[in-house]
This record gives sequence, C-alpha cells and structure tokens, in this order.
Amino acid sequence: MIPKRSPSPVPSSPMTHQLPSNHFLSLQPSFAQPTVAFPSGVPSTSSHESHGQAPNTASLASADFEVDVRTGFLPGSKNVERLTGRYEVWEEALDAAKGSQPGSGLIIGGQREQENLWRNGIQMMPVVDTADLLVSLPHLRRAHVVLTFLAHFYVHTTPASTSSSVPSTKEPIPIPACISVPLLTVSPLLGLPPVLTYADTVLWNFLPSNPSIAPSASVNLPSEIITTFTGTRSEEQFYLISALTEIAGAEALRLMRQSLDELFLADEKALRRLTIYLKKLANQIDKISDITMTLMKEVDPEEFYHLIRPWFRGGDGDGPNSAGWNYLGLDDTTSTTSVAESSDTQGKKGKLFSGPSAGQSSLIHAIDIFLTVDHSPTEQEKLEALNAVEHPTQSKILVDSTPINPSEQSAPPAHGHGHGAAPKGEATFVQRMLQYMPLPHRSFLLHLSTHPTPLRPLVVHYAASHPALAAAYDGALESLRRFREKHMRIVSLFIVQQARRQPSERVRKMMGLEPLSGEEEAQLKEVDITEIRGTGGSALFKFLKRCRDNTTKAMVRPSQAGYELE
Ligand code: HEM
Repeated sequence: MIPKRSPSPVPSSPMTHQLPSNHFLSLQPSFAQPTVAFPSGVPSTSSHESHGQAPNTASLASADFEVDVRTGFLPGSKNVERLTGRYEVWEEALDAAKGSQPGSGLIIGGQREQENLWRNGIQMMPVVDTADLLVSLPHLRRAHVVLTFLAHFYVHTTPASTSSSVPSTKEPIPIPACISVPLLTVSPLLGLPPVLTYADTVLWNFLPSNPSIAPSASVNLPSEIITTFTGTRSEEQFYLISALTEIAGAEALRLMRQSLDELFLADEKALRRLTIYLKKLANQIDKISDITMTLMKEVDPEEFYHLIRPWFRGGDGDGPNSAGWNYLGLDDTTSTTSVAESSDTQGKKGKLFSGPSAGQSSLIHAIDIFLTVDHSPTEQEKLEALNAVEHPTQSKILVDSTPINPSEQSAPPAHGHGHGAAPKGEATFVQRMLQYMPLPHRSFLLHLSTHPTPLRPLVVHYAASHPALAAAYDGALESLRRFREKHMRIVSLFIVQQARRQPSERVRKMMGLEPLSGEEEAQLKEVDITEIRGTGGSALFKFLKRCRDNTTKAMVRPSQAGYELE
C-alpha cells in the first residue's frame, strides 16, 4: 500500500527565504487597464487584485497568464499573418517598406528618393479606427507588430536634423498620427509600450511548420518569420532561433511546475523526485543554450550589427540626451503613453522608450525566480545609485544594471498598489524590461515572485543529509550560468567585435554606403567596450557579467565563473 503523503511544512526561519522588499519582483505589477470592452478576454491580473487571497496558481502554465503548456510564453494558437479590410493599408505600407526581396527595401538614414516617397505616402495615410480589432487578441497583437515596425521604419528613415548637431537640442522625431494614434490605442490593451518589443519580433511573429495546427516543441516547431526589416536570412534566423528557445522553455516550465508540486510535499520521495526534476531542468537549460548558440552559425554578425540592429533603436537610442520620439495626435494634457514611461518624460514630447532586447523574454527571468537568482542591487549599489541622482554629472554609469539614462533612473511609476516607491536609481534593467513584456507575462513573473518558492531554503536545509539534491540544484544553476557565459560569447561576437570593425564592402553596399579603400577598411575603430550599450539601454559589459555572477551566488556551493567579455 502506498503510504499516505501529506504536505510538509516549509522549513522555518532562518531558512525561510523572503525576497527583499526592494527586489524587482517584489514590486507590484503595473496595470494598463483596458478602457473598452475586450471581448476575447481581458488579460487577467486576478491574483494581484486578490491581495494575496488568490490560490497560488504558480502552475507555471496558466492560461490566465497566457503561458501555454505546449508553447510556454509563445502563443498556443496561430499568430495572425496579415490584417485585412480597413487595416490592409498598414500591411501595404509595411510591404512597401520591406521591399519584395532582401536589398530592395528602405535603408536607414533615409537619404534616397525611395525613403522620401515612402514617408510622404505614410503622411497621407488615414488615421484608421481600431474598434474592429478588439474582437480578437491575435489581431490586436498583429496590429502592435505592424504599427511598431512602421514606427521604426518611419523614425529610422527620417534624415538626421541638420539644425543642430548637439543631441540635447534636437527636436523629438515625430511619428505621424496615422501610426501613433492606433498604436497608442492598441498598446495599453496589450500592456505594452508603443515601441517594438521582443513580443513583436519573436512571440507574435512566427508560424510553425504546419500553420493549421497548434505549435509544439515535439512536432510543430516555429519555422517561419512573418515580418522583418531587411528580408535577410540573418534577421529571420535571429527571431526564429529566439522563438525556438522559447518553445524549448515550455519543458523547463513544466519541470519547474513538477518541482513545485514536490516541494509542497517535501517528504523523502518528493526530495528524490525533486532531485530528478532539477537534473532534468539543468539538461533543458543546456538545450536552450545549445539552441541559442546556433545563432553563431545561422546569423551573420556583420549583417546583424550594421544592417539589422540599427532598426531596433528606440527613442532612447542616443543615450541620456536622446531627443526621443514625439507621438503625434497624443493629447498634450494627458500625454502619458505607457506604464513604461519615466515620470521625467510625462508631459514632454520626446518619449524615451528602449528598443527590443531578448532581455524582455520572460523565460530566463522565470528560471531566475524559480532558482532564487537575485538581481536586485546591493546596498552599496543602491547608495551609489542614489548618489548618482544627487550628483548626476559625476558618473553616467553607477550601477551595472541601473539604466544609464538619468531620465530613466527612477523606479517604474507606482500603480496604485502602494509599491513602486523605491528610491530613484533603483530601477534595474530587469525591472525596466518587465514593462516591455505583455501584461499577462509581466503579471506571471510578479505572481511567481510574490509567492516565493521555498526551493533554496529547502535545499540548504537538506544539503548535508541529501547532497544529491544540493548537487542537482547547483547543477541547474551551473547550466544557467553556462547559458549566460555562452550568451556573453554571442554578445562579444555580434556586438563588441563588430563595433571595432568597418563593415565589409558587401555589407556597406547593402547599407547604401560608398566603398572604402582597402586601408580604411582594415582600420580598427577605437572602442571603449564599457561604453557600449545594449538595445535595452544597458551598459552591457558590466551588466552581463553581473547577471552571470548573481547566478553563481545563488549556488549552495558556488564554483568559479570563467568567461570575461573582451
Ligand atoms: C545575436 C544574438 C544576441 C545578442 C547580440 C544579444 C545581446 C544582448 C544584450 C546586448 C543584452 C544586454 C541587455 C540590453 O539589450 O541592453 C542582452 C541581454 C539578455 N539577453 Fe541577449 N542577445 C542575443 C540573443 C539572445 C537570446 C537568443 C536569448 C535567449 C535565449 C537572450 C537572452 C538574454 C537575456 C535573458 C538577457 C538579460 C541578461 C541576463 O539575464 O543575463 N539573448 N542580450
């Protein structure tokens, strides 16, 4: 007979692990409440609104949070490929921008007649009513994809202002009302800022091999990308490989859910199973790393850096003194565009949003929370960040993961839940990236964090009596650290090394630039890598190392970290 199993109490203090109140995931979610009916279902925030009374649905696969058992953070149903009817005009403008084949589309800088004509065409486009889109979530998502691609096409083909070369005196770049008005209507319904995000380039931008059935990790993998800027294979692969990591993440979420069930019981049998699940989780994280590393082969680093990445730049692309983007048609008196907006830009024309980054993917953050990897600033860093706000000119980069843009150094705005009042300078990169995730995913991460699992305290408690459990836990963290080390290699190849070189003649041609002499081409550029920023606005060199080191710190028996970004 199977002995009756009952839940074990969570080991009590000193092992009970509480996330510090200033941990990014201890903050309450930000809500972008829809103001109109949402017939396909309002993204649920019920667990937060229940003030802790909701059941712990940290099932890690909850439809409530738009997390699918088969696809993880990718939608479980087919993405819309093309809007029709009155929205066809947006799709046609996008077709014209992309061109029919690689090389025939618009080019950054907008120096040619082709870009000029396209922008003129956009200015004549009508402001289309979005009411019909509200009937379907996949259609709303496609609208965000199309409108943000159009916005980035428009901004980056606007010739640089000749009136002043001083960035701080530049005028914000206008986004015509025909793009900005529908974008500002659709974005809050999805809980996103009005800028291109990881959701637009990856989550809502793929089709599986058989589009007539649901995507799945076993039989129907993501195989096609719907929208790109350049039409290049490199760009498609960049998005597709990210989608493949997401679908591999579904299995990691499943293992985390099973582990949580065992944690609840925490008897001998459960500890054995937990050990097995943690080992499997380590393997799955290694698989995610392997998929990520295929970028090295499938994406051309030069094309990525010079041709593709510049399209991603958001309104904060020029750093602290960026002029930002001016969303025309926005009422000046209520000019907040998104919960992601810094209080410093509210009421101002120039909105500073960051461009897309895989740091906006919820997957690695979910694994971090589950394994209790803490990315919140240390006391020392908080002090330094506060100091930075008081003396903004002393140093631009004070905390590795603190936004380097002074105007963004405030924590995300409070959202009526009594939180978010952290001192200025505390908003870490991850806190900021939360605001660039679709609302249900953001809520999911916040839900997980406000119901912290007793995994680490339990592992520490049983470390002496159950060394295999501690080894399995550390093994999962080791895999996560390996992922971060491999990712740093990717960043080194795709960003740091490319920043030092001139683009080759082939790529210069694709960029619409004149060829260089052999001597000029061979010349290495002087680049201070501590100054290089990610598209998410981070001072990437310090930031990535810090994320890696935080992973090591969570280990019960930390081993040494290795790779240095050079
Ligand atoms: C060519 C490929 C890639 C490049 C150049 C790249 C670059 C970067 C950069 C520069 C950052 C710093 C944050 C920022 O954007 O400001 C970052 C962060 C991040 N990236 Fe990537 N990335 C790539 C692919 C990926 C993929 C495929 C994944 C997911 C599997 C990923 C996951 C992350 C995560 C989770 C972070 C946050 C930092 C961390 O948690 O360690 N990246 N990436």
